[in-house]
Amino acid sequence: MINIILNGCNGRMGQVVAKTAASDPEVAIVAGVDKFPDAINNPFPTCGALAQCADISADAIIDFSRPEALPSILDYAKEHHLAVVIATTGMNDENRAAIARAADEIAVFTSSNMSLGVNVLIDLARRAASVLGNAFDIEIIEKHHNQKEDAPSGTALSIAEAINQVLLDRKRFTYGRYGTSAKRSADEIGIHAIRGGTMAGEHSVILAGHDEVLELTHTAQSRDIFAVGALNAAKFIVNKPAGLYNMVDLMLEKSAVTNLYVSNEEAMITLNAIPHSARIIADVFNSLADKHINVDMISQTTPVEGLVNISFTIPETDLNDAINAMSRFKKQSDSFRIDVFGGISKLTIEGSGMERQPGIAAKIFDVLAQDDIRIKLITTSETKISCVIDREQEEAAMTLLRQAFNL
Ligand SMILES: NC(=O)C1=CN([C@@H]2O[C@H](COP(=O)(O)OP(=O)(O)OC[C@H]3O[C@@H](n4cnc5c(N)ncnc54)[C@H](O)[C@@H]3O)[C@@H](O)[C@H]2O)C=CC1
Ligand SMILES: O=C(O)C1=N[C@H](C(=O)O)C[C@H](O)C1
Repeated sequence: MINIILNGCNGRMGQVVAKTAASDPEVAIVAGVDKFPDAINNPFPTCGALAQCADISADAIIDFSRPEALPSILDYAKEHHLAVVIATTGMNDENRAAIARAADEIAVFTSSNMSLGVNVLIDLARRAASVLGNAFDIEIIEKHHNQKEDAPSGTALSIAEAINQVLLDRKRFTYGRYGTSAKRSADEIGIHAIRGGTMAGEHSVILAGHDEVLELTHTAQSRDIFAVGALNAAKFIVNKPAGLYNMVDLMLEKSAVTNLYVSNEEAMITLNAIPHSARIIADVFNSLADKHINVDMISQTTPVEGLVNISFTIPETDLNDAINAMSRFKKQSDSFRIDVFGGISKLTIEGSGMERQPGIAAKIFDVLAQDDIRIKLITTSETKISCVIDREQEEAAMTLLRQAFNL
């Protein structure tokens, strides 16, 4: 159970976070803080200042209030060693510097938008801008309810900053164009704020080129998405070491392992003690290609006394042809030997966040060691780890990995 102090608890977002937390068994709001503590009768103690929460035991603070609250939040969190989730927008440079300093001592999570969708929009905008951004004009339009005080939204600024990170030359931000008599110049990103009614939040990125326009839009259909995101952020940073975290870190942790699959129609061949020669190694794979044999995993040991071992997998149906093709290399060294492994399975563990998260390989091998699953071959890419094991151990390995990674 994660115990949370909710700063700004009587505001629009504070109330949605409190309601969402009430139906989440993993979290509890143990106290609320608000500039107007008596405005709402909450089911948790509500104080007018964080200092009044001193005898309440908590793990984290979630803040949806105003930038003025920031210094007291950071001081309190540092003093009581609490993790902090800052969702409040409208921060200035001084606020951002204070957050960075606090992150030397405690775990701080910041995001101008706690929804998953907007963070994917930011990623898409960055990708679109990296291809089109130097030739197309970029404009950002955000729409919010008529009670919002900061403009432009924190999200619009985050999108613009993210786009600038992938452009050859940073563009300056132009806020609205009222009263401008000059033409638009290529070195600007236009940012426009619309306010009205009860809109929870909409962000559009427009990339306008010659005779073509690409528009990416995210619409928040309620505030629930921000509340769920903020509670997930609190679960993510509690017990993390001091540092600054954001939605990308959270999404990568969740996507570290997303897929597990098995192929059991392959066989493995190991060529032992083959000369460490680029020509001979090329010839090995040319011989297989000549017979139209598709090679999947390939692994080579480091050279010892001029010899290497090469392992590869091929379709089991091509095994005899492959063995015949490899026999011509017998004369290449006295100790040359071909080992053939039928009855194998190839497990692949996949996740786009794997490359940014240490410990995934360790966890996989720990899990497989629980049932003494012996690995014959391992290959990896940034987003995949593949292991060859005995087919008779396939079921046990898949069960262990599914349990360990909740797949
Ligand atoms: N990161 C995200 O995903 C989201 C961020 N926000 C941001 O959260 C903030 C709050 O938004 P709303 O709930 O719509 O505003 P709101 O005005 O409805 O609520 C703010 C609450 O904070 C209280 N407050 C003001 N100053 C305070 C202080 N110094 N100490 C303690 N409480 C204080 C107010 O009394 C009010 O109850 C805004 O900056 C908004 O942009 C809003 C939605 C999503
Ligand atoms: O004030 C709001 O409501 C919102 N504020 C955030 C922002 O400024 O980007 C996030 C969301 O759009 C809702």
